[in-house]
This record gives sequence, C-alpha cells and structure tokens, in this order.
Amino acid sequence: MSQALRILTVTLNPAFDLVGRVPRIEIGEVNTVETLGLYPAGKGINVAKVLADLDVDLSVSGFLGKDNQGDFVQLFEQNKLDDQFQRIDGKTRINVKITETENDVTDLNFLGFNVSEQDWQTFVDHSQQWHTQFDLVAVCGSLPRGISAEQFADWLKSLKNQGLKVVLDSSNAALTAGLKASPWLVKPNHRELETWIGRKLNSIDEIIDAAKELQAQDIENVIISMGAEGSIWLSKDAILQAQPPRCENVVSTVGAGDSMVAGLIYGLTKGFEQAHTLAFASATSALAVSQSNVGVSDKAQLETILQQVKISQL
Ligand SMILES: Nc1ncnc2c1ncn2[C@@H]1O[C@H](COP(=O)(O)OP(=O)(O)O)[C@@H](O)[C@H]1O
Ligand SMILES: O=P(O)(O)OC[C@H]1O[C@](O)(COP(=O)(O)O)[C@@H](O)[C@@H]1O
Repeated sequence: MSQALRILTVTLNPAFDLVGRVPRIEIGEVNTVETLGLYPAGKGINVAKVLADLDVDLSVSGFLGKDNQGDFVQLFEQNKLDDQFQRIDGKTRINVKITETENDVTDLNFLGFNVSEQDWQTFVDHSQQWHTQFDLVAVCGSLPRGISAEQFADWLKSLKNQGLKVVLDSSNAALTAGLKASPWLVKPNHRELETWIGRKLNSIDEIIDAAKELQAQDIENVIISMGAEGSIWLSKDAILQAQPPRCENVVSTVGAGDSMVAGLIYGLTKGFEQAHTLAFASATSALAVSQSNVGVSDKAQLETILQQVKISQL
C-alpha cells in the first residue's frame, strides 16, 4: 500500500525513560527496583518508533541535549528515522517510571533542559518551511523550560496556517494553550480531559459531552483514551467506542498513549476507514502495555489483538 501522507513527529522535551518494577513503593523508605530498561524516548519519539516498526518512513524533530545524545542518534539510525532534531546545550532529562504489581505506573517526569530564546527562534524559523516537506505534523509531549504556553500556541497556529494537519498530544498548560490553535486531531486521556474541562467526568456520557465541547473548538478529530476501558473517537461522521482485550499481564503502561497516536496516524495515512483505524490504534496500544519498551516487535501478536478489539457506534 502506498504512503499518502509525509509525516513528522515533534518532541520538544524528549526524555530517557528509566523503567522498573517493584511490588509496592514504600514512600520514605529505600526501595529496591527491578530494572526493566533505560530507553531514549519522549512522546513524539515513541510515536515515530512505532510507525517505523510498521514500515512507515518519517522524520523526527524537536530539541536534544548535546551532552547525552548518543542513544537517541543510535535509535534514529536503527529505525531509519530522518533526524531533524536541533541540538542545544545541556542534557536531555531522565524520567522514572515504576510499575507496581497491583497498581498503575508511577511517573516521575522531570522538567528537562532550558531552551533559550535564540534556540526557540531558530526552531520556529526552520519550521516555517515544513509545508514543503510534510503533510502531517504530530506535536507530542510537554514543553521544556524556556517555551511559554503562549509561544507554543502561536507556533502551532503557524503550522496550521501552512496547511499542515496538526496532531496534538500533550497535557496541562501546553494542552490547554495548544487546543486554542484548533489542531486537526487531539488525543487527551480521560484525566487530561478532566483537567481541561475543570470537572470530574464519571461516566461515558459525561466524557462524550466534554469531548463534544472540545470538538466545538473547531477540532476535527477528538480521541479520548481511557486506559483499560478503551477509547472514544468523535469525528464529523461518527462517535465510535473501542474496547481492546484487557491485557492481563501488564508490564508497563508507559507508551500506551503514544502507541495509540501512532496507530491512529498509521490508519489515517493508509486511508483506513474510521472504525478500522480506531481498531488498529487500540490494538497497537494494547500491545504496548504487555512490554516495557515501546514499539511493535511482533506483528503477528498485533494482528491477534486486532481481531479481539470491539468497535461500536454510539
Ligand atoms: N490494561 C490495558 N489493557 C488493554 N489496553 C490498554 C490497557 N491500558 C491502556 N490500553 C490501551 O492504551 C490506550 C491508551 O491508554 P491511556 O492510559 O488512556 O493513555 P495515556 O498513556 O496517554 O495515558 C487505551 O485507550 C487502550 O486502548
Ligand atoms: O513530555 P511529557 O508529558 O513529560 O511525557 C514524557 C513521557 O511520556 C512518554 O512518552 C510516555 O507517554 P504515554 O505513556 O502517554 O504514551 C514517556 O516516554 C516520557 O517519559
């Protein structure tokens, strides 16, 4: 099948993920943690890694600290990702992810490096040519220090004004500001949607109502992910709900959201129908929770999960 869209993922604040497992975190005590891995990551890089595993050619951009870039460069080379990252002074952050036996993952996400005004201006200037190279730009993850929510929103608007399809997957102030730029597709999780709307959402109906408010901000595709409960996609054509098979052996939920974004982009790029795209994205994300690292190493397993995803029209 041919690839219709030229894709770039942007990670302004990448991270090494230090992933481990412990039966239970004892707060204030010494905890011995089983190491699962130390991976070059960050939301847009994870999305790119999954797409590369699915044989999609794409480019990656954002900022990388000069002092510890080796593993990232190796990852880009191994996955044949076109490296358009801008190098800046300092180190890329390390985030700590601990899975407890009976619980979800505890994330310790650090703030990251500082991007100078000059670095940001260089980046913005460069991005004004992206329409000549790309059709779809996925902007994923938090903002590093030095970039304000307002600067971020203005920049996203400039991407949209170039005619690019902008995918946004972020949280907190960056999400709220970024939504003002009316991206083409957004994928907040349940909790991020609650933060944006400022109230608890206790049922599917309440989630859909909140998602409709998002959609009304001129956002074509609103996907709300709800962990093991699956996801909901509101588009102009339909409201679809997906239920993936519940993964019984959760190794790490880190990267589930990123894998879902990658699966959505994959389906949209290949011209799949909406229901098939959501099923595919659900399978990709369900596969992610059964492994510590992000990526699709076993396509047969992906296909098996895909057969078990249930899609319903609401
Ligand atoms: N325990 C699980 N079993 C099966 N699928 C899951 C599980 N947890 C997450 N997923 C899949 O991953 C998607 C994204 O997970 P979620 O936790 O909502 O995203 P994020 O990582 O952005 O917080 C879900 O919509 C679902 O398809
Ligand atoms: O940029 P943020 O919001 O701090 O998130 C970065 C973290 O998100 C991740 O990309 C995982 O995201 P998801 O679990 O939402 O898919 C990690 O690799 C990384 O440490």
